[in-house]
Amino acid sequence: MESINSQSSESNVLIDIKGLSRSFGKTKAVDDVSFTINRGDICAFLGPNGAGKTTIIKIMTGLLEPTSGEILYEGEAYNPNRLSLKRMIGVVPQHNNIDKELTLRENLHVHGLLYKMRGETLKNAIDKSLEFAGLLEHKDKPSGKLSGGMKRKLVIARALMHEPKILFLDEPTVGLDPLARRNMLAFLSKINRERDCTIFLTTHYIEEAEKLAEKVIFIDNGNIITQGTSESLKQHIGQFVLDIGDEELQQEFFAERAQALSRLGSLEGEPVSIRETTLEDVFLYFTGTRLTKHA
Ligand SMILES: Nc1ncnc2c1ncn2[C@@H]1O[C@H](COP(=O)(O)OP(=O)(O)OP(=O)(O)O)[C@@H](O)[C@H]1O
Repeated sequence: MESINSQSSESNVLIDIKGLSRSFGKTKAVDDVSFTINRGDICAFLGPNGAGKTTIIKIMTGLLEPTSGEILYEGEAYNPNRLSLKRMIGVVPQHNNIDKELTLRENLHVHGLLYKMRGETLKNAIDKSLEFAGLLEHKDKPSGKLSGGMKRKLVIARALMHEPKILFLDEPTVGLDPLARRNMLAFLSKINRERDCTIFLTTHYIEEAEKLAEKVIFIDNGNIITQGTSESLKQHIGQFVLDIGDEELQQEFFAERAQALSRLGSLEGEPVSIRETTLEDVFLYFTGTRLTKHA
């Protein structure tokens, strides 16, 4: 596995994952995975269906035991039974696990009680979270009446109530229409900026990782393929690409546009086009398959 210029200084590391593995019978869902998440970053775990993303998020949030490996939160081993560590994290699972019969306020109330909030503190945390998510005006509606995008925001508002340092989101935009997806990405940026909250999300949408994340970690078949910033990953393989041929497309990568143009000039008679490298090209370069084909 390659780590490409991910620039994590020891003191800035919030979470340190070392040699994490998890098997289900003979299936190795996660196989010796190591990475760090820096304080304040948005970090995207990007990979096709079945790559191991949900398994890792479940292990990191204490819902699953790893077969082996270590997770350190601010240098301390993660123990889901310790309230102080549990308070550090907010979790948004892949499926909206809200009670549709309860109002928005009631859903958050139940969550607050679990985090030992009471009285005015609880009431204020509910109002603050709903307001931040733009849902305050709906607070007395049954949650089942919300749109898909609003239900997702409610789950996020609930996860933010106890002011976690890091928010985990498993495929936050799956099932949303394009407009709701765009709104969701803007909302996640706002959480990161205004709540000083580190974000770790899984996705199989390349453009989401590209738009949002400081650090992108590619995963396939339970292994980390490569990791780094979008820019460093693209620079590593070359910022410019020539697509050569039509049926059997071949790609050649170049650090400079001038080099790509010079090569293009030498390819007489072949269909060829020049463009900037994308994260999709990075996945293809390292795995030999397209991520969007899987998604
Ligand atoms: N509880 C389980 N029992 C058996 N196998 C499992 C279980 N959970 C996950 N797996 C297997 O582990 C592998 C990784 O699954 P995981 O759900 O972590 O992938 P994913 O990247 O999150 O995929 P998706 O995007 O489809 O959710 C898959 O082969 C899956 O079938």
